[in-house]
Amino acid sequence: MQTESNVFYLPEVLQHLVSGGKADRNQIKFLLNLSHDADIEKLFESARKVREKHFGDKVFLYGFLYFSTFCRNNCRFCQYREANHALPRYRKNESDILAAAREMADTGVHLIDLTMGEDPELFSDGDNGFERLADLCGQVQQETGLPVMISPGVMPENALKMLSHAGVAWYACYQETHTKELYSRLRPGQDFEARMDAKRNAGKLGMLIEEGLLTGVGESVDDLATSMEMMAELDAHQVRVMTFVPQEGTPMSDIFPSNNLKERMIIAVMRLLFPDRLIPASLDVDGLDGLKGRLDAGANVITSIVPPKKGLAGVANNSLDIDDARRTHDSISPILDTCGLTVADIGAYASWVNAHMKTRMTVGVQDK
Ligand SMILES: C[S@@+](CC[C@H](N)C(=O)[O-])C[C@H]1O[C@@H](n2cnc3c(N)ncnc32)[C@H](O)[C@@H]1O
Ligand SMILES: C[C@H](CCN)[C@@H](N)C(=O)O
Ligand code: SF4
Repeated sequence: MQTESNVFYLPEVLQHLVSGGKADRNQIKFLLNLSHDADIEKLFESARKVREKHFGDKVFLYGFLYFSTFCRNNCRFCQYREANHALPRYRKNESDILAAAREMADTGVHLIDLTMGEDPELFSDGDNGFERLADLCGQVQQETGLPVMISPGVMPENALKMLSHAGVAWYACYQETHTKELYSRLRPGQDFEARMDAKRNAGKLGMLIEEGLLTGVGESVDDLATSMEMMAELDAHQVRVMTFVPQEGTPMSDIFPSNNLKERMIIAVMRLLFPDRLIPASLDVDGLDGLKGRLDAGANVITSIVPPKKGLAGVANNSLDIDDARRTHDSISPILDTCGLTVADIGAYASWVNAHMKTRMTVGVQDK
């Protein structure tokens, strides 16, 4: 597979991975460095083959409910950073959150992703704040009958315990990069290990973990290979990557926006490395127009489905394709048809989550 000059032979590397072989660091870097269209298409083709082997033609849909856009942090890439005082913010009240969650459930999503900034109102309220959050998650599960993902930022262990006891299935907390120097440039003042430990603690409690990367922020192929290794070590059940979208009024606003080719290549490599895991095609970066390319790269979860005219925002793009109802199940369906994909039934997703939470729980017990 590897010639003496350490150049790999692509068809053999792909065959090795499609048949379930493990990739080493050099192979990961070799795939991420592909530059000829025909080679990149072979990478995408292999990723689709592996997705089909593990998930058939089925995809899952995630409703995205950004219920508070207040944040105490100053991530340099994010429009919701505390210092961006010009940005209008909102905090949805419980009845609005439940109404929006019900509406998403009625459109046939498989999960509700409850996301917030690290809202000072909640974090300054100590355990009472965390209890309110856990209670909200429980109510959303109750009202919709769907699993919940929580994306609240770094949570202390006692808060994770409350969320786990409330039955929250997923904890999402993206490291963006596992290269500490780059991390501290992206998330200044935020402890790298604390963010990693929050995921590990959630895993020990039996929750499923989503890990995520940013691309287009100056990361190298070496940085990406390190992230793939760290995602494997975390045993994350969902792994994602999003292309950085420069934001007005932030320190990274002048970075030239990348196209989504690198994101799609990273999705495909993730599919080959994590064949049975969930990999999002987010609507948040390029909206509906970006969906087909991400699915053709091997993604199997469509995320950031947001109901129109509810005053709910996205993250990388706070309004793109939302009020014109292009981030909905209906708008997605024709794209799925062109990709030969169909939406899984709700039960199939719930059984996938339960099966993997059980394994996680067993592992969690052994970890203690
Ligand atoms: C899910 S949202 C908010 C949740 C929580 N406040 C946190 O930071 O974990 C945070 C994620 O959105 C993504 N994100 C934020 N701003 C972005 C941007 N301008 N372009 C692309 N992705 C962005 C990053 O991956 C970041 O980890
Ligand atoms: C980044 C968000 C997810 C947070 N758990 C959402 N806008 C998405 O693209 O899936
Ligand atoms: S990424 Fe999250 S923690 Fe960072 S500024 Fe945005 S909302 Fe806050």
